[in-house]
Amino acid sequence: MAESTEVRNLVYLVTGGCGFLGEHVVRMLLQREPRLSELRVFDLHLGPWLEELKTGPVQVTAIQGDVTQAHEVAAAVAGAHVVIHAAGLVDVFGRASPETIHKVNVQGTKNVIEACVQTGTRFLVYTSSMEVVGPNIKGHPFYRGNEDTPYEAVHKHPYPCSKAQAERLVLEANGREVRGGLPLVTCALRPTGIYGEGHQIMRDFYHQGLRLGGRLFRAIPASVEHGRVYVGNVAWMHVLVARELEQRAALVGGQVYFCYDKSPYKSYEDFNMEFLGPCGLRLVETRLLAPYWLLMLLATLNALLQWLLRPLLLYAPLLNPYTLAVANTTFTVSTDKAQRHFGYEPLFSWEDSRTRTIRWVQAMEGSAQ
Ligand SMILES: NC(=O)C1=CN([C@@H]2O[C@H](COP(=O)(O)OP(=O)(O)OC[C@H]3O[C@@H](n4cnc5c(N)ncnc54)[C@H](O)[C@@H]3O)[C@@H](O)[C@H]2O)C=CC1
Ligand SMILES: CC(C)[C@@H](O)CC[C@@H](C)[C@H]1CC[C@H]2[C@@H]3[C@H](O)CC4=CC(=O)CC[C@]4(C)[C@H]3CC[C@]12C
Repeated sequence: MAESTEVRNLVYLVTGGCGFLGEHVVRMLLQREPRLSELRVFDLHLGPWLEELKTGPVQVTAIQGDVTQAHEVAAAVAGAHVVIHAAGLVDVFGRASPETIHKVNVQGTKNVIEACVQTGTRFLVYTSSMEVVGPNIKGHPFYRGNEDTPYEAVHKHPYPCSKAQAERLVLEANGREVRGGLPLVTCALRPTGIYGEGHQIMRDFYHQGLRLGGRLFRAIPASVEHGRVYVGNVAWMHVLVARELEQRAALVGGQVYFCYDKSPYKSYEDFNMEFLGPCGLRLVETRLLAPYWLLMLLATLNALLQWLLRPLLLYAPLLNPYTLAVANTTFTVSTDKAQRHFGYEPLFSWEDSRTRTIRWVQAMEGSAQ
């Protein structure tokens, strides 16, 4: 908890604070930012767990709001010292329209930037994504790359397109004069595939395995590496960079940082089995039975079914042409830029991250029986 000697005079705003990552950022701030006087949690959907946070020394203000509504954003931002903008529509399964994804992820980010400028908030941390870089539509691998590795970032899918546009807006806003005459300081964090307590896709895999008699079927070769990072370490990097933004504005302002940790480089499916295996699931080797062309055919059929069924119901399976292509392309990072610029080191070891995630799945298991 905070040192009693610290002066509590800072107001933070976390947009998307009730999401998978957002909740961990909120809890991490309360545990590890001793200067907080008020923590504003802004989200379209507020979680009931917020109530339990209102008993501590920090004023926790829950704000139900929509980042696509500029006036709601401005009201939430006004008076904040730091904004951590994690709100976003994370959809690669065709649940939302491209227009809605753009409206939330791009227009919503524009609203946050303009609110900072208009109200005088000087520090903005944006939760970007590895997807801003790749994998690209050509399936080019990105093997242990860093922020300066040349790579042809070419996207067609609405989600990565929207994240790339939003990130560019945030970085371009660095240095803009805010109300009061001082410059805005921005940066963007690019997590790889986040896992941990509350990860909905891990939950979906687990429930799919239960439905299939404790089995999951391999679709991706074990040789394909996919970067993953524990949610607690992503939250920690947000807290750390937000703390350092003022002191290191010249170095950190306008910069992007990949966000990863010591989680092992594995295929997406093999990595998931680190947690689902100890919970009773096994990965069935079907690579000989399911060549890539057959998987792409099945994925395409899923996309066609989604389109045909849309007037009746939302059919959004894990396997679609985009998810198959992303999962099938090596994308891993290795960099020390965040360590060099603001002293980031993972807070949670791989062993601790794995144990925490397994316990969370096991708790689900109890609820699933
Ligand atoms: N899940 C992952 O593997 C990765 C996620 N990210 C980024 O991290 C951020 C958080 O992602 P997750 O926690 O995974 O997703 P999530 O869907 O769990 O959380 C997003 C939050 O934003 C809120 N939100 C959505 N639309 C909103 C709107 N119009 N107004 C206000 N709030 C709104 C949602 O209610 C939700 O609480 C996103 O910006 C995402 O692009 C980046 C890299 C990897
Ligand atoms: C059905 C199989 C082909 C299975 O392996 C599909 C896995 C697929 C659901 C995931 C594979 C890669 C994931 C994405 C990746 O981690 C990068 C991401 C970054 C984000 O900002 C949001 C989430 C995601 C797009 C993530 C989504 C799930 C995968 C596509």
